[in-house]
Amino acid sequence: MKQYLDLCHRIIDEGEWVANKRTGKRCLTVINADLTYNVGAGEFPLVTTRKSYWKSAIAEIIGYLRGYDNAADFRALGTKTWDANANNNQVWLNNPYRKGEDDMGLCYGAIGRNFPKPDGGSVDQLRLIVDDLSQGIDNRGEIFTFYHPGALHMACLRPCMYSHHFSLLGDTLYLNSTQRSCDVPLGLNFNMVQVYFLLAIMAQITGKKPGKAYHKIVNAHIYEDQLELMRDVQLKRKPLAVPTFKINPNIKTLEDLETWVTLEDFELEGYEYHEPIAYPFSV
Ligand SMILES: Nc1nc(=O)c2c([nH]1)NC[C@@H]1CN(c3ccc(C(=O)N[C@@H](CCC(=O)O)C(=O)O)cc3)CN21
Ligand SMILES: O=c1ccn([C@H]2C[C@H](O)[C@@H](COP(=O)(O)O)O2)c(=O)[nH]1
Repeated sequence: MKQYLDLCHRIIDEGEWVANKRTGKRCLTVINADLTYNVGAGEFPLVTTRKSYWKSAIAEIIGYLRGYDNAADFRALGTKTWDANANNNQVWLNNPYRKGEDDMGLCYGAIGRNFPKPDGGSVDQLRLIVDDLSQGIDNRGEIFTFYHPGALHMACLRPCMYSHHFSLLGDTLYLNSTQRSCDVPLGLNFNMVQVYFLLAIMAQITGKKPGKAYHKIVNAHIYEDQLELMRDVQLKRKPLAVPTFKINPNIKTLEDLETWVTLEDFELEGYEYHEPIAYPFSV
């Protein structure tokens, strides 16, 4: 995927070293990147210059849509990506709000689907957005946000991709997603798939045509222990043809997504990729 590779090259050519206190590592960093995925044209943004575990990425976002707050629920869906943040980070292990093994706290969908109101009760943002879009309504504020500054101390990690804003032009659905912090070798590989998926699935369950998804990244970085593999291995490879992503057409409602959908409902046709690369992960 050209946009992804261009961003990797840009970080290597123009990035500045920034020390990160939370992980204790330095990151080569650029500020601001804008990626666009033409979902209507089926341009699935998958990395081919190493094997991508794209099903893990889909499992993560389905977990967010379901409002999961527990790494065990994510594992049951098919991804182990939350195990380390839920169980191996000392700051979180010492946090009095942690409810025990596998708890992630109030983050992502757990807050997004149950957003506390200052005057009591909570808002299920996704339910409201799906209901509006299904009726052809775009109130210019169809925003699904996971960012609650008053709850950040109750979560294992602040949400990285924290806002998804849907828009309608006629029967075509658009998405603007914003990400505050991006681990380009590991996280972005998943986040691109997730932004594409979110527009594709929302269009399908609201009966709209998917248009384009715009993915804004603020802080894009490569950790110091990932740099050599990115620069000397992954970026030396030639990208391969992009595959076609297929969603089971029987998924028709938000309830379907919340109840019976599994990773078996998603397929890739023609995914060719280079050898896997195991990038170091910073907890
Ligand atoms: N440092 C860091 N980077 C991230 O990208 C990230 C976090 N932390 N914490 C929260 C979530 C968890 N995410 C993760 C976690 C692990 C992988 C990972 O290990 N990926 C491997 C193997 C994936 C698999 O086998 O399913 C990969 O090669 O992509 C990717 C994204 C994305 N997020
Ligand atoms: O979907 C995700 C989730 C996380 N990340 C990365 C971005 C950062 O490297 C870390 C989070 O660290 P902060 O100190 O909270 O910024 O996780 C990602 O790229 N994508």
